[in-house]
Amino acid sequence: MIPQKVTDGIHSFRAIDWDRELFDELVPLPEGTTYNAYLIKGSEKTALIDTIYPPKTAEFIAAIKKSGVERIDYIVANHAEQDHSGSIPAILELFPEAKVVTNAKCKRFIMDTLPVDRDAFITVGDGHTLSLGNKTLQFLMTPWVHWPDTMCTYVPESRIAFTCDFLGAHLATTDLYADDEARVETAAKRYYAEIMMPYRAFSKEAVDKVGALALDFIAPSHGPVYARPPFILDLYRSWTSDAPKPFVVIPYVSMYESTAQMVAYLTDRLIERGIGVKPINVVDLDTGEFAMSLVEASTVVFASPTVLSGPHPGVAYAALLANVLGLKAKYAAVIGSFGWEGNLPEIVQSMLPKLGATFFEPVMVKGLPREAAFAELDRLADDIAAAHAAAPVAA
Ligand SMILES: Cc1cc2nc3c(=O)[nH]c(=O)nc-3n(C[C@H](O)[C@H](O)[C@H](O)COP(=O)(O)O)c2cc1C
Repeated sequence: MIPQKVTDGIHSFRAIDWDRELFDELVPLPEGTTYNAYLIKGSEKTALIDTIYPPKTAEFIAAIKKSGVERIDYIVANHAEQDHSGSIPAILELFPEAKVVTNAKCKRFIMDTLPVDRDAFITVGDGHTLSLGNKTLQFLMTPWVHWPDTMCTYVPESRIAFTCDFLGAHLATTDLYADDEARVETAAKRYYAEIMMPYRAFSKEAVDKVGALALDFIAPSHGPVYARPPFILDLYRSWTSDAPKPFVVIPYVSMYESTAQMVAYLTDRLIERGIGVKPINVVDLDTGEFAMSLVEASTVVFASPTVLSGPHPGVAYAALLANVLGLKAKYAAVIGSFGWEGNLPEIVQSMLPKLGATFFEPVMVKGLPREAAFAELDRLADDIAAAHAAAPVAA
């Protein structure tokens, strides 16, 4: 780990995790990740913004020692999750005079999960400030991006906001800054979809709050630093907006090709009607790819054979995710094949109480699809096209 200068008096300490493949035992990391802490040297006091992931603590402590920092007065904890707070006990051991600066909720979570004493904390609220001499720490409460405790720290003199998980990206790279914007956009969108989208309304509020600051830099705790803040703020404004785009995602699986034939047919009919489609085979589902495809989708079509009186478990998992990911999709449908019972649509719909979408007439077929089923799929494609034409979906 090499400290890198972000701007005058501010250095990043980033552990680059090239090998990590799964986050929270749930989220695939095709490009690894970084855990970023930042050291701010003021004329009178020194502050550390967040710490890093416990397995990287030895590397972090060695880099801090090597950097020659003699004193840390404040450890700002923007969020209690252990990938950012996990090294606080080790830093306190090294600098026992340091105080952990955070909000009341984050303090509670840290005390619940880490050996940090109640007396070690300074509790702050929205708009509170702490002087480092020639630099000021200003705290902004941004709850639910993505836990109830999340906050950001702003240094007005340096025009930099430390946003912790918010606006971050899982991307292992030696680039300090997000210069490769196309690559960072994909990683940041995947990250948003998996982590922030379930709390879309809160992300929208936090974008307004951070976006109102005078900024030269946004420094998240995963991925590179944004030296062009409008890049990530504008992406978040688009992702968090209420208007979906006319795009259909079809999570599907098929054991004997009946459902697969229906998906292929519907995909072609939607293409003919000028509608973008993404069929996603849910066997070995990449949850990140699935979530990312849903960020702006207007319509989700669940396509499954009937298995043990319900959807195939792969489609059931996709429905579980679609139910909790905070989609802006306005329309949904269920299609599929069965052997002896055709009530799959009601079962799948009952698994999606939070989706808030209008369901089109389903298409269920006994065994292989034939002419009548294809005619029904034509009708579904027409329904989707008509709904897109009539409803407020962004072009
Ligand atoms: C393991 C298994 C379980 C099944 N369970 C049911 C069921 O509970 N109810 C039903 O109507 N059909 C059931 N079927 C029949 C399938 O739904 C039917 O064969 C369907 O056409 C398969 O669609 P596919 O070709 O897209 O896989 C089952 C089939 C398999 C292989």
